[in-house]
Amino acid sequence: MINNELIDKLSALAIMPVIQIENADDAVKLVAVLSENGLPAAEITFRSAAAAESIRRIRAAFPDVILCAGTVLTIAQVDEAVAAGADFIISPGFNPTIVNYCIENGIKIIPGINNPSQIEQALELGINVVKFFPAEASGGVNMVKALVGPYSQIKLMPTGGIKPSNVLEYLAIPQVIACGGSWIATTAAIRDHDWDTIAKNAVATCKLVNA
Ligand SMILES: O=C(O)C(=O)C[C@H](O)[C@H](O)COP(=O)(O)O
Repeated sequence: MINNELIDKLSALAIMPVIQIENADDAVKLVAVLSENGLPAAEITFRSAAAAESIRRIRAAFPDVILCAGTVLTIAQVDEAVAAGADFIISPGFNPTIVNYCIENGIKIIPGINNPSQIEQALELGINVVKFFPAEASGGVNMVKALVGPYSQIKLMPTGGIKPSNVLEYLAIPQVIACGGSWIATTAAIRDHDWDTIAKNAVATCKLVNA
């Protein structure tokens, strides 16, 4: 269960930068650039070996940044992410073993769904916020609108194929609290220490969603 305080923070943010970071030495600088340019948040995905250490360093440097672990596929990764200081867990799919583990241990989780059956499984377990993944490939905005018809109580965080060109259509749906996306800080830009581009992307994104 994601509490109202976190829902409000995610709604105010509107965009969750999805990060695949290869070197934990880059983590603090990356989040400094994002924060200074309007996006004090990061989803650090467990797609790289540097994820847990990156989360640990970001949490130590920025106690108030919204920090979550993404691509969490195993209970061991849940434990690693929480020990490192992640505020909550995001997974691409709906894995009942992981969701139940998080519920039993009081760990906030936003599991992935892309169809009605998975939403019903989520609701049955008391999950109130889900990730809609992969958003564009699963039907995009039209699919979200169709899903929130019968399941108006669920809140969604669409991710996957979201870009400046389509993000506003998602955010216009009342049940969409925020969108995730990797376009703001790409793995290549982080690797190249292209902080200027990441800063520009963050500023442009904030301008777009707050217009
Ligand atoms: O596996 C997860 O938990 C994820 O977080 C998947 C990512 O959110 C998407 O791969 C980002 O999608 P793009 O913005 O299209 O690059």
